[in-house]
Amino acid sequence: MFSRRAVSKLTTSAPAGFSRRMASTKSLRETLKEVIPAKQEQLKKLKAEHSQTVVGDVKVENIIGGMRGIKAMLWEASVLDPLEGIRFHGLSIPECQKQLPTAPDGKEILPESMLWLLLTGQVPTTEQARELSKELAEKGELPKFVEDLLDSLPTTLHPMTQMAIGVSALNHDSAFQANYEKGMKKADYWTHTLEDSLSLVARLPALSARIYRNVYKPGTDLAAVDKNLDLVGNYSNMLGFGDNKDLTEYLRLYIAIHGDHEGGNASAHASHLVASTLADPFLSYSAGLQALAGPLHGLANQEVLRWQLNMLKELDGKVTHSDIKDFLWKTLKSGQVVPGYGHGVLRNPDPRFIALQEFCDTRPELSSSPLVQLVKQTFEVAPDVLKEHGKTKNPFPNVDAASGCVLYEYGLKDFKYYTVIFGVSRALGCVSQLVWARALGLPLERPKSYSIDALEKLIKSQ
Ligand SMILES: CC(=O)SCCNC(=O)CCNC(=O)[C@H](O)C(C)(C)COP(=O)(O)OP(=O)(O)OC[C@H]1O[C@@H](n2cnc3c(N)ncnc32)[C@H](O)[C@@H]1OP(=O)(O)O
Ligand SMILES: O=C([O-])CC(=O)C(=O)O
Repeated sequence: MFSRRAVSKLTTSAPAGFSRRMASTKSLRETLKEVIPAKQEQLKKLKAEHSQTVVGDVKVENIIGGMRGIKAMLWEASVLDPLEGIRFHGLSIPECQKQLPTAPDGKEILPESMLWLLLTGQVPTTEQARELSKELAEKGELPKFVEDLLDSLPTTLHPMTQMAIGVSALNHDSAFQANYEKGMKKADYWTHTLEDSLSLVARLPALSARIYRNVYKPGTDLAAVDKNLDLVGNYSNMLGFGDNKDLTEYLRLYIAIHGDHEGGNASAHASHLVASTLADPFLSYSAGLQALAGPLHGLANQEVLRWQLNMLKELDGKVTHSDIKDFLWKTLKSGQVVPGYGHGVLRNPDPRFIALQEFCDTRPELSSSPLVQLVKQTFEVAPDVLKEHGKTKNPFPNVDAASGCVLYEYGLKDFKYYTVIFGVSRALGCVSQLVWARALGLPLERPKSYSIDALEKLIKSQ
């Protein structure tokens, strides 16, 4: 029905302030030192010359409608177009797939390459991506007290709650916090934020794999961080799927493309808000994870799988378009949302959904799987049903509609864990923004609120 080319028309121009095409041998820190002054200057000029320019109106519907449609956040790494979907520093997903370095033994985007792009606005060379993999692997071990903390949690506690607790506890070693206490200068904020951010991203695989082992494979060994593997190579290995090259590749793609979705999504926004108080990256991202754990946001991927498996079970494996239609209506009539469909901004099929579907199309073992087929068939039926239902502004699938079925087919069947994988990914965008927020000196976030009475008074006075 939709190809990714139709969903995402390509542009190759780098956004102002970033010069993306320069191949370089510089390290990540040297690259950032180079690009930050130009951006600081750009923002200073914007503030001096255009502070009073009007960007949009705020209507009562925006205030009571979850601020939907208000353009009110500064976010550097990505912009979401309602029709074309996400662009990371101007690059669409297909462009990232063409340009970003992969693992030595893989074809999918390496999340380290995505992190480099999100942080610097530049496409890294293969050597730069390898250096970053190496640095992350070197920093990947967890402090012993965090291991003990995770091991002490009840296995009945949702994996996302465990993840937020673990990430929060990592702030014990925050360079930002330690230097803040010593009176660090504002100009040094971003460098310590960067160190904490890299340490956080590096430790997420060990932290998340430990939660998986504790909850789903108690008593089994947990592999140590291998200094020669990339971030996802290590993650997959520690999850116990190191021999499954297809799953490892899928995880690389999954984690790269879920990395950022501009600033207003609930996890990014929560993380940004908390960081604006100068809380360190661990505390800030822990807040982002708690937002991701809600079923209208990241948790939808576990809900999609539960829903699709229920459909498969109820229809006894023999599924026609008409059966799917009936099942969709049953869901809607019982007052539930169709998980994996609809979006706060997108008004077309999510290009991340398309990219994951294309991954399935290239692998015979996936394209013949009944569950993967069901996701595809649901996509053929659901938009018309949702249009007829007439409520959702976007009747098309979002990324969560597709992300779980591949994990399930490749043997990672514990779907209450799926949002944790999303949580490993979303850190890429959140920490990139944290570094930029400190480099640009962005202030404490504090929007004005109104009560219903105050709004009525305002309306009467106009
Ligand atoms: C990674 C991500 O976070 S992607 C999103 C993952 N979440 C899901 O897939 C859950 C299902 N989808 C939804 O609940 C919604 O579409 C959201 C939360 C994603 C977006 O919410 P909104 O921006 O408020 O959507 P929208 O403006 O279209 O909502 C209008 C109405 O349509 C309903 N609606 C929206 N999507 C759906 C859906 N998939 N199924 C049924 N009804 C829906 C809303 O609940 C709302 O109903 P109400 O007027 O009774 O409150
Ligand atoms: O953009 C949003 O609101 C939700 C989403 O798809 C994401 O955060 O990945």
